[in-house]
Amino acid sequence: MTAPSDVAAGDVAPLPISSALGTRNLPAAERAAADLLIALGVDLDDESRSKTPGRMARAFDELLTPRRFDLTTFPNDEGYQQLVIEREIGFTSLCEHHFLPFTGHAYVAYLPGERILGLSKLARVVELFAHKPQVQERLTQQVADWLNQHLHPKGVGVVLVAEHLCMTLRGARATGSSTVTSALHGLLLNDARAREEFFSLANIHA
Ligand SMILES: Nc1nc2c(ncn2[C@@H]2O[C@H](COP(=O)(O)OP(=O)(O)OP(=O)(O)O)[C@@H](O)[C@H]2O)c(=O)[nH]1
Ligand SMILES: [Zn+2]
Repeated sequence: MTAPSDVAAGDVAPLPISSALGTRNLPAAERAAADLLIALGVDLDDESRSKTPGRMARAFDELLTPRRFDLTTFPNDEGYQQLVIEREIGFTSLCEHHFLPFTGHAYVAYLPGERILGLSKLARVVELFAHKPQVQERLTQQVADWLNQHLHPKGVGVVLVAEHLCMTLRGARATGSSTVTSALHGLLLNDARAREEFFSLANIHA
């Protein structure tokens, strides 16, 4: 892994993705999905439902596979010293307790140091960590830690606002509820003014 500070203007560094998942076997997943549905009393002997186990296997495969991307950074030639914030980045993740989706929006910000980041990468890093079995707290922290480690900015702020289907559709059935988590690094953690500016500009819709 090449650190952004070692990458020339416009250059890209390949990112290895650690999925924290074992080997994937889609035919076995399809068989298991069929077993699960049949055990739940679902009749698969029907044209509309006969291919559902395969669809389920492929759907989870997609939700557990982040797309690869290159880390593109540029020199901060103008010495830009204010916050860069990407607001309302839609994301979907999988709650590792019930394996139901949780979906929402991420607000991702950094205070640039020597380099600035290609804007799209603020969204791509959310997907990188969202497409695996997660809890929201860990997802939030991993996005913030990744930016801090790879961009070496003066500060990082991440807020996630999400609906957990395990909590709104079943169980507590807390319809309309959302979960808000945050992770801060550097000046956004330690400087009250920078932190206030982040929350003010992010204008988070919780
Ligand atoms: N901290 C945290 N908890 C989560 C997250 N997603 C789901 N949970 C919770 O994980 C817990 C699992 O609790 P259990 O009591 O084992 O599961 P359960 O019997 O299905 O609980 P209920 O959801 O209350 O019906 C629940 O309280 C969920 O709301 C998350 O991202 N972070
Ligand atoms: Zn859950």
